[in-house]
Amino acid sequence: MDFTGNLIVISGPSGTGKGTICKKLLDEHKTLTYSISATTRQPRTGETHGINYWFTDKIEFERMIEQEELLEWAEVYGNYYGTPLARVQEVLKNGQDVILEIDPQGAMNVKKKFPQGVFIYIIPPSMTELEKRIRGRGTDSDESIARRLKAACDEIRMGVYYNYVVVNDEITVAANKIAAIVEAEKCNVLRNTDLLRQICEDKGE
Ligand SMILES: Nc1nc2c(ncn2[C@@H]2O[C@H](COP(=O)(O)OP(=O)(O)O)[C@@H](O)[C@H]2O)c(=O)[nH]1
Ligand SMILES: Nc1ncnc2c1ncn2[C@@H]1O[C@H](COP(=O)(O)OP(=O)(O)O)[C@@H](O)[C@H]1O
Repeated sequence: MDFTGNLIVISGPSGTGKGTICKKLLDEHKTLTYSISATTRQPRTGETHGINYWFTDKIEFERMIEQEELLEWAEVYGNYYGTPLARVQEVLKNGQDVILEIDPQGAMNVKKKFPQGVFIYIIPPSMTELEKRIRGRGTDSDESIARRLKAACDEIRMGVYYNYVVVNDEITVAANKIAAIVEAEKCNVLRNTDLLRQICEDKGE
């Protein structure tokens, strides 16, 4: 895949604050683009088609898999979730950064295809706080909460395969850390080898 922008992958257990952090980052950094995933999950109250997710059915999702329209996809909590490829390619080719908020299975599939991506794992300050946040969100049934908490510890073990770990204790601090990581990645030598070469060539030296 050709690219000039950064592909940023954000994962973390359900309720840890990924959505809240991404919203803050996008509000404050207009150059970032959020990759809207397709999902077969039902919309939650307050979620909008084309903003939070592309809500779709299983038949349409399977068609997208078949036609290779997804960069990656995974089954999470009994529903399909996937990243539409075309939009990600378009943003990166324009030299802009794109954020994918996806689960670790999907993140690892992206890493295989796109190892130069920036992989950030977000954790809550504690499991007690995590449960409080999921309950406080008020969007999940008791069964769904139990499933998410059970999955959280297994999921957190996947954090070692990421490049960065950010604790979401205070939202502003966590969002600022991610913005700093994104900014630092722009200076990564692997993204600047042309710059090192060109500066002398420009002067004819
Ligand atoms: N692989 C993959 N995972 C996704 C995608 N979109 C969302 N997810 C993940 O699916 C999981 C469930 O998301 P969601 O239903 O919104 O629940 P929440 O994490 O409790 O807010 C989370 O881990 C998301 O990061 C996607 O396009 N691909
Ligand atoms: N740093 C934080 N401190 C306290 N509450 C938070 C923090 N970050 C997120 N929350 C709250 O926790 C709940 C879950 O956040 P959300 O962004 O939906 O998580 P995720 O997208 O990871 O599932 C929401 O009610 C949100 O307002």
